[in-house]
Amino acid sequence: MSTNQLHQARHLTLPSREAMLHRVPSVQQFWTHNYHLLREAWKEWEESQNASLSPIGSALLDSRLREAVAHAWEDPSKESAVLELMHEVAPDVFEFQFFEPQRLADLRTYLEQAWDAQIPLRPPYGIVLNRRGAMLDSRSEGYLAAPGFQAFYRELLNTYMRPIARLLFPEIMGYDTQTFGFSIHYKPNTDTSIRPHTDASAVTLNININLPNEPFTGSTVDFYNPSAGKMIPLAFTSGSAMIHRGNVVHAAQPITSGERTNLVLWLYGDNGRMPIQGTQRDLVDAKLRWRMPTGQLDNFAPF
Ligand SMILES: O=C(O)CCC(=O)C(=O)O
Ligand SMILES: [Fe+2]
Repeated sequence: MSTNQLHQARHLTLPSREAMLHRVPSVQQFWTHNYHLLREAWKEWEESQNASLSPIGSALLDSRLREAVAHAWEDPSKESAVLELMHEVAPDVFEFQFFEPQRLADLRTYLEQAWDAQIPLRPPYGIVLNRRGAMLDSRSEGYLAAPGFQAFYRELLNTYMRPIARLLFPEIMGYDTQTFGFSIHYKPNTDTSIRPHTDASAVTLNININLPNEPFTGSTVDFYNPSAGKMIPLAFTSGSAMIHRGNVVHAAQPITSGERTNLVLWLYGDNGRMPIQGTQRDLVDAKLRWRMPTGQLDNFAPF
């Protein structure tokens, strides 16, 4: 087997953090130019590592969620069992257990090995540049293109996130054809917080992947409650998730100890389209929710 592209990718000279922070044109050129090389390198890496990589898949998910979702796919009239797992923790912000904490080590080991692969990964620079985060979607240059991870990522979006989002926020149907994702990592004195903002998504699913023995303090995600006129601080626990419309104002407070790692997944419509704010829509037939999209993924990326 040739490890040519893996070797080449490992010897690329990355743009500096300064250059990335200032978004100089050569940074974009670096990632665009090397898109295919990096993709092939991730394939080679995974093939070369297969024996030592922990397999990742739906077995890592909370078993109640996995079973309720599987039943709903078989028979959409059973989707209410999925809703029962969701807790509204701020107006239109729902929390639920996504990953089984005891199984998260498999995902974390996989991601740590990917970090150690020495293949350039593009950090997210949506609001701030997050040093130890990575772009996850194939529309993003410099994304984590390892085929095993990509299959898992697509399953999270297609099997789990989209139908759950449709159930909670009916108006997003049709504005959920396209996917986007990144990981973020907070640590005192590096990347610690994110100021109040809205996301360029119709819906955001934010999943914590801290291990049960990785506590942290601070780092609540605060969501704006328009009727009370104030923010509601919410804390992630190992494997917990929050799902919300992209247009809810939220902020990550400074982390004061420990570290926090999350996967952030977005859905929006073709070419970044989003539902009109304030649109109410009745629930459509459950069968329409539990369907895989048939259209093509486009290349639109908000950042
Ligand atoms: O800190 C978090 O988990 C939220 C991050 C966030 O809002 C974002 O990346 O857009
Ligand atoms: Fe956000």
